[in-house]
Amino acid sequence: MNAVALPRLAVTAGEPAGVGPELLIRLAATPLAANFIAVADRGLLERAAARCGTAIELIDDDGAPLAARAAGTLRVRHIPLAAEEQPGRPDPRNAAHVLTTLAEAADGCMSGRYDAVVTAPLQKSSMNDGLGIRFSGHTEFFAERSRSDVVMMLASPELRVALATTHLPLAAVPAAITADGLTRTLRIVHAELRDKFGFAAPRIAVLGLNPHAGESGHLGREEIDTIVPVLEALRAEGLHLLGPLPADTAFVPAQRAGYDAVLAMYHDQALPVLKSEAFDRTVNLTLGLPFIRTSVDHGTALDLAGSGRADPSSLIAAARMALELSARRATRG
Ligand SMILES: NC(=O)c1ccc[n+]([C@@H]2O[C@H](COP(=O)([O-])OP(=O)(O)OC[C@H]3O[C@@H](n4cnc5c(N)ncnc54)[C@H](O)[C@@H]3O)[C@@H](O)[C@H]2O)c1
Ligand SMILES: N[C@H](C(=O)O)[C@H](O)COP(=O)(O)O
Repeated sequence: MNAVALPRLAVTAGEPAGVGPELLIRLAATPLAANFIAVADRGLLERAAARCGTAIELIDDDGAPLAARAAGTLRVRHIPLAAEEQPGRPDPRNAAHVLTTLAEAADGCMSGRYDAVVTAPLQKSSMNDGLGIRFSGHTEFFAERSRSDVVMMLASPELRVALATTHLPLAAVPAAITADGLTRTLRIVHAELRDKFGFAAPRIAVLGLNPHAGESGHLGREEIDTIVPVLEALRAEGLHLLGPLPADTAFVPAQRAGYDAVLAMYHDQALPVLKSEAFDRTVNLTLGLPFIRTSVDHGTALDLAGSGRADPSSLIAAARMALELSARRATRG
């Protein structure tokens, strides 16, 4: 009888000067039942392992199925750096390298070479400086690469939060909340809560944009003009939607019992709630992609890079979630 092959998870190292490379080494040291393929520079990983004092065996990935992986071993798809990393000091010359790792991981997922991608954090400022084009984040890059409508969700075991808008200046948020965009976002969140998380009839709490959800129009009209009409139209289709709720009280325990996920209007409306209560357990995932993508809930932590002190918990949680989602997809066929 053939042994069952382990899921092939592409793991990108993110910003070479950040904590990503050392977190990959810490991930590989776990006994998780996955064939991790680091899409990264081999020398970068060797140096990261040396800095954390962790033994690692790097093996060039030949695409062969693997029935078991020994902790401390890691397959590598070598993508060369442009310049050797200096921990804590991102070098924009490496931005194209980082972009190539993301493209390889996304294309590999879409062609079936990988079962999922797990990403370590990148430095958005360095990507913008080095590429000379606007680069907002992994979420937007993977959406464009796969020509998909996507939604950013951060999920801890206790709370799931999706975002109506992602990486844009606060001043641009109100204009970015449109009936069309909200409708597409809510349809994706609803479908993915069912398909990825197994909720037969997901309940989604939608936050208002303004204080007190607009106070009947006295503190802003986005709720009346845009959010409420979208909710009413989608309720008529059978979606279970609450709100628009005032954001300041939407996360208190009594409210949480009434929903399976929250849709927040902008990045910092809800992510501080998650990150302050579950920084080590939260996973960032992209809904709506034709492949599974999970990530850490933190950034490059340049102040810790190279010290070996960065906490790998969120990357490990992201890998676990990618494995669970791959298994669920395999069961659904
Ligand atoms: N998934 C991603 O690619 C991702 C996510 C968030 C932020 N970022 C980017 O990271 C860069 C830095 O962002 P920032 O400074 O706002 O946030 P950050 O998460 O890098 O750092 C904020 C604080 O949290 C600490 N921290 C972060 N990760 C940690 C870990 N694993 N263990 C222990 N402590 C940790 C840092 O030391 C710092 O004190 C920015 O360019 C941002 O855009 C990328
Ligand atoms: N919004 C994310 C967070 O705060 O954790 C983060 O910036 C990462 O985004 P991407 O996965 O799109 O890079």
